[in-house]
Order: sequence, then C-alpha cells, then structure tokens
Amino acid sequence: MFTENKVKLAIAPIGWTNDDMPELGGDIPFEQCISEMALAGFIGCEVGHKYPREIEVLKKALDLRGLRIASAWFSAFLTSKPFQETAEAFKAHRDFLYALGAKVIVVSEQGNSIQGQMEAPLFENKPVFTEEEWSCLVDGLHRLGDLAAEKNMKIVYHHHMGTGVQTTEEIDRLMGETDPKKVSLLYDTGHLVFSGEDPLHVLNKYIHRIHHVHLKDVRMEIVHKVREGKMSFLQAVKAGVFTVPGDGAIDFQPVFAALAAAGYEGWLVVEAEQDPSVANPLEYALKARQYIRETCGL
Ligand SMILES: O=C1C[C@@H](O)[C@H](O)[C@@H](O)C1=O
Ligand SMILES: [Co+2]
Repeated sequence: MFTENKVKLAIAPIGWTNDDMPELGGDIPFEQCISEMALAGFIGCEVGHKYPREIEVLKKALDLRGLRIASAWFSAFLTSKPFQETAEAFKAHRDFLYALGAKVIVVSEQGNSIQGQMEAPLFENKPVFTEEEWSCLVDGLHRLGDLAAEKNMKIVYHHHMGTGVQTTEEIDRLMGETDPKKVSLLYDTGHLVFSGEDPLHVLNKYIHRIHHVHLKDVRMEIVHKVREGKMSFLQAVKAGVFTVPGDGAIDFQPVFAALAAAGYEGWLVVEAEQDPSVANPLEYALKARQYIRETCGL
C-alpha cells in the first residue's frame, strides 16, 4: 500500500511514561521502554522525559535496539510570552533533534492551554484565541518555520484537545493563514475524534501539508463520560480515553489508504497514552503492530 522505504513506523514513549503526568509509568526505566518498542517491531520512536539528553548516550541506546528518533514535542508560547523566549527554547530543541537525525519538529501552542490542568473541564474551558493571539501565533509559527529551515527541517503543527487549535474550524484558520512552505500539519487521529471532528475530512483537505502522523485510537464510551462528567484532559487520559489503533472506535483502513494514495512519506507514530499499570505497554504495542500489519501491510 505505502511506497516502500518511504513510510516508517514508530511508537511514542507516552504509553510507558507520560510527560504530561510523570506519575504514570514513573517506575518504568528508559531501557525497558525502548527495548519493548523494538521487541514489538517498531523502528523509530519519539522522545520522552526519561530519555538521556546526551546525544551520544541516547544514540548508542537507540542504535543497540535498531531505533531512530522520529521527532519530539515542543511547547510554544507564542500567544502568551515574548517571541524570543519561545525562539531560544525552540533552537535548543531543534538542534537536539537535528543531531539525532529527525527531519520534523512537533510544535503545539500552549498559551492558555488547559491540557495540563487536572481539574479544568475540557469541553467547557478550552481556550479560544483572540484576533491578536491568532496574529501572534501565525507570525511566530512563520518565524519558527524559518528557524527550522536553517537546518533543512520542518515544523509540524499539533492540533490538540484543550488548546486554541483543536477544532476543524481552528485547523482551517491556522492552515489558511500560514504559509505551506513554513508550517506543515501533524495529523493526530485521536485528538480529532475526541474533539468530535471528522478525521477523514481533515486528512483529505490537508493531505499535502501533513508531514507527520500520530496514530491514536479512542474509546467512545470514555469520550461520552468526559463530556457528561465535565472531566479534564488529564482525567480523560487516566480514565482510558485513548488506546492503540485497532482497539478503539477508529477505522484506520481509510486513513492509511488516503495517505498511501497521496504518496505520504515520513513517520507514522503509534501514540496511545494510557495508565501503564492498567494497560501493559508491551502488550498494547504488540497489538498496534499486528493491527497495522493486517490493515496496511506495513
Ligand atoms: O502528541 C502528543 C504529546 C502529548 O504530550 C500529548 O498530550 C498527547 O495527547 C499527544 O497527542
Ligand atoms: Co499526538
């Protein structure tokens, strides 16, 4: 289905150790996480908070297991802090990823975000950017795109629950106001379905701007519980709103088919944060690997 050697399969460490809630998987060592990723049949991963920051140490640990770095999350504060603060942190992050051979940098605007607030009702308290904030975001992203281009890299914007770019309308505005040469899109199936969007509509509309993919499945019964119970993003994750592809409500077959038909090149990253004391990370990584093999032959 996919062009040979152009599409690679990775997995994010968030199923083992969660950067948003370090207490989830706090007892799982880095080496166990990357060993199990490789054992489950993945050739790449993203970066988590337990990963060593020394390039050579990290490279050696990954090389020993046949893993490469696909990318890593960057929190931007373009709407709430002076640009220079985000730019300095971004350059350090960019250089770290460049040294590890990554080509794309995941960027998410965290100004006014409620994704890290344990008690904030997700659907009621989600931020909505003002005109001024939109203009800071668009201008700042263009400048981050220029900084990424200095190293021949791209920024891929992560739409996300509990942030100012969550809905189809907000994604449309961001894509409409940014230069495709400077700002690409990260496509995260789980966040779109959780938000109530049509993931295939977004995929087809922006397929040529999508340069990184997060494969997350969703348990719809938990989405309903989150809406009814006015739960927060973190409470939703703890309750099990996300799971691996093949274990939830999303049919990934048309997603893979559309990406393949458009000649997608890059990483597909399984990213399914759950409580690892409830959902054994190796078991779920194996489940995802098998589903992807059966669904798209990768
Ligand atoms: O890409 C992601 C990174 C996480 O930190 C985040 O909260 C998760 O839901 C996600 O999609
Ligand atoms: Co994601």
